Amino acid sequence: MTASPSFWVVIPAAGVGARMQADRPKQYLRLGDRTLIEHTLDCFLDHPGLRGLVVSLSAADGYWPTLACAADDRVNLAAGGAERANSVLAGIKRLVALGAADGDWVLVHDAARPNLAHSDLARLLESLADDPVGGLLAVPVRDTLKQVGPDGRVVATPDRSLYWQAYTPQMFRLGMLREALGGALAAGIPVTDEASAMEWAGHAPRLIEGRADNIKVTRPEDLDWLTGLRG
Ligand SMILES: Nc1ccn([C@@H]2O[C@H](COP(=O)(O)OP(=O)(O)OP(=O)(O)O)[C@@H](O)[C@H]2O)c(=O)n1
Ligand SMILES: C[C@](O)(CO)[C@H](O)COP(=O)(O)O
Repeated sequence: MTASPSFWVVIPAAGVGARMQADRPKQYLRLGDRTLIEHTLDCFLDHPGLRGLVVSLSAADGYWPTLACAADDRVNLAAGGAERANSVLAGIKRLVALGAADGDWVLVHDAARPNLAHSDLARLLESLADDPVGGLLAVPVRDTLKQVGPDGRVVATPDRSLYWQAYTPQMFRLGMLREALGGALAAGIPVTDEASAMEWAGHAPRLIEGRADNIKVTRPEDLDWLTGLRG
């Protein structure tokens, strides 16, 4: 493995967390003594390779200014968009304004994934440092998968050995990612992660196996599980 490269970070944090059915956007729910987004930022802010970090926020976000990290001069802000991909692209454009160059590595990590292990971050950085495309943390599917038909009933059982779950951070060079995301959005392609935009642009991202507990808090039971795990 190569030495860990320097990198920029975009944290998409402009969602409303509808599936969480909470009284606030899920990134501001608490895990232990701090909010999910504070746990998420911690994994990057103390990394020696961090060159700069942008958080993409909703214009309606009244919670961010209440956090101590809002006063951290290492944290910059961008205006989030209608979809996650729009928020990520806005964050990338903010990085350029901060001096990031096309050849620089950018890591995109969901604010809703507060349990990223330092060891996973290190493995991603070192594994992809010299990669021509980049890639993402991912976990091989462990359960049997079912494909459903229009009536919601099973129509097939795909070979699960061919499937992985995409996680974040996803790590790509700024210029390639900006072009892929901008092109996919302009073409009306529904991209739910950075890798799918890169794939649309003809690149083949690499999968780096990570921990399955780097979960995205999406539904109430996800936070219950993490709280039990971390207390
Ligand atoms: N327009 C959006 C939508 C989502 N996100 C961010 O993208 C990450 C992953 O998205 P998801 O888990 O879908 O979050 P929400 O969109 O908030 O959840 P929901 O779909 O349940 O509303 C989250 O950190 C979320 O804040 C974003 O920055 N901008
Ligand atoms: C980026 C992601 O977390 C990879 O699994 C996922 O695609 C985000 O999807 P969401 O619907 O925006 O949560």
